[in-house]
Amino acid sequence: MQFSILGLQNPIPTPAVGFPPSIGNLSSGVSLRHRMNWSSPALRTAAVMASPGFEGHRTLMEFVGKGNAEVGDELALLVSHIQYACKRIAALVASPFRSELIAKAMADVGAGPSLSGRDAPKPLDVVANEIILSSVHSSGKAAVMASEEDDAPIWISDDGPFVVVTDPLDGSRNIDASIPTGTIFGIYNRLPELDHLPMDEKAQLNSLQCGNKLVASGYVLYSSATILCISFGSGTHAFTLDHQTGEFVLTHPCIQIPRRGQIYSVNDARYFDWPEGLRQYIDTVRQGKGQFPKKYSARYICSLVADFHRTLIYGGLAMNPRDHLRLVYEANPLSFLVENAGGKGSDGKHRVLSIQPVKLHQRLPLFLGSLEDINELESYDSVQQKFNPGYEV
Ligand SMILES: O=P(O)(O)OC[C@H]1O[C@](O)(COP(=O)(O)O)[C@@H](O)[C@@H]1O
Repeated sequence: MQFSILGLQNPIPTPAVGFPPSIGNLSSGVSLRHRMNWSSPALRTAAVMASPGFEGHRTLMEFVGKGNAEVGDELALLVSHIQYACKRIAALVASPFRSELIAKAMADVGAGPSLSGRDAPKPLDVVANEIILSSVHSSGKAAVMASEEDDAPIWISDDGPFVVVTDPLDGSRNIDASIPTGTIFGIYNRLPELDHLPMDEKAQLNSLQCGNKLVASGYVLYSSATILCISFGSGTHAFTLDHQTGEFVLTHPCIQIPRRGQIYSVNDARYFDWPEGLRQYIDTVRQGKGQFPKKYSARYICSLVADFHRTLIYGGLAMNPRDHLRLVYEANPLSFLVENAGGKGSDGKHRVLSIQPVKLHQRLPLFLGSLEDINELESYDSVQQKFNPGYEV
């Protein structure tokens, strides 16, 4: 028997006859499904959650809560505030009233873009930044937050044990076409040896930690589903937002990126500006003449979190060979996630997590993906695009 919601057949798994087992007997031989009011979302969810196969689903808060020695109470609290901020951003990017909400929020914070061109902060980025900052602040667990949207890191509290780095809303220039966007974040320990320094200095130096010092990193993808993917240093796990309960539910525990993929992801309109090595690599794999004898396919959304998420799940490479993406806010957190899933993050020559940042907004060529694909790419002489004409789109 199938049931339908909004005309879709079986949008959630149909429970077995006699389901749910604990209350099935009440129906004296008649399947309870026939007697339940399936138009009630709460009932449907409760029934499905109680069905075999759903018992193991843990929420993010259960995952980071007591019993997860790797996380600890203070980090769990910080993560709970960040995930709440991301739910607010998810609601904002999907809202039909987005423009009005943003206009109001911009008026409230008194913000006005001071830059022009591609790098100018867009109102949505500014609002997303405010949302993250306010949650990080109210967690009471952050000493400093450095954001791609701010010129300098913001010192929050001398007592905060953690440092947060973030790109609050990547890909937002595509938002009007409803293309997926994402939030990226990384968390470091505050460095107590810097406590004696003036505020600006310790804010800066705490935020310039090498990626191999990350204690956690994650992203939230705002797409057909809202997915929060996180690592605390042993495994990468993804949680899907259940809009009925408002909880992130563990759907992809211990993600392992395939050792090889068959997809490369790059803006290949830039082909003629690429160095010879990168052109050769792409020409080789798209013809199926690389180490893996299959013809690779191209996928490019032009939204880093979405391109990265697909790569994590299907394997292959997501890359931007020019000095465009930022080491602190994007490359390090995503490299931490891909390494913890068995993949690799590279600037074409070096492991990203071993690069010592010297500037907060430092940019680099970025290659993320399956171990064997990135190794093969690195074997080509020159894959970093040094010539970087200011592209308009
Ligand atoms: O123009 P390119 O080189 O394809 O760069 C696209 C990349 O830039 C981004 O839009 C980020 O750039 P911004 O920080 O300027 O928004 C990514 O989401 C995307 O992967």
